[in-house]
Amino acid sequence: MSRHTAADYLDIAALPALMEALVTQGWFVAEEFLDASLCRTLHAELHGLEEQAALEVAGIGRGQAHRIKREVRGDAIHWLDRESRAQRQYLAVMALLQQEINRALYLGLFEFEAHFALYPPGAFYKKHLDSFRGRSNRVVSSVAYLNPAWSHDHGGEMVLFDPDVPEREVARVSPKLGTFVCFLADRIPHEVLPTQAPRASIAGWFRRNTSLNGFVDPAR
Ligand SMILES: O=C(O)CCC(=O)C(=O)O
Ligand SMILES: [Fe+2]
Repeated sequence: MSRHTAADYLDIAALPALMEALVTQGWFVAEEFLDASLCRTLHAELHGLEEQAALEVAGIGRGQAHRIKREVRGDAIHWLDRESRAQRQYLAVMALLQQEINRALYLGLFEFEAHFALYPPGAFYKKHLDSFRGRSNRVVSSVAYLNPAWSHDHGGEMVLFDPDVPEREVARVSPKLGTFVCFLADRIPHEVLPTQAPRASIAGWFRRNTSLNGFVDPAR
């Protein structure tokens, strides 16, 4: 029996600001948004997966177009598959967020997929969009950071850019434990600057079903 519900693991009071920010600027960032002890458990789990060699080198492109490109991204990933209590809790929190976003913004999100990501020292992810307008079913991107002690010298910030002026930086986010970012996947260019320390996160996407005319849009 669990005494906690999903609503206990995120900052419910910040949700109106999240909705407002998604609508007006297309992105939202908040520190201490996610429950610290859940984030610590997920952090330990990610390092356990690394020790068991259960991480795979991340690629770019989905389905048939999937390629490994170290000059573009250098993280190693593991898809969340509900294999632990902490993963199930995280997915329950994101299911709640999906429901709230649908209620406030009518985005018709119907599914969430997410992976752990570990960037070893020296790794980065070059500036990109997570989906291309009309081509993908990834509507809202999310990133949860899991690093308990992050110092400025470690670098590894995520930089968000203006959708209308893609050279213009609008936010720079340190990957500190509990910090949460979400943004419109086909609007907001972003990058991960080179990290000096192992950098742990969960990247996830709220999806809409766009499988039309027999064309199946692969989830990953
Ligand atoms: O870890 C981050 O800050 C962002 C990762 C990212 O952009 C991605 O996985 O698509
Ligand atoms: Fe991304």
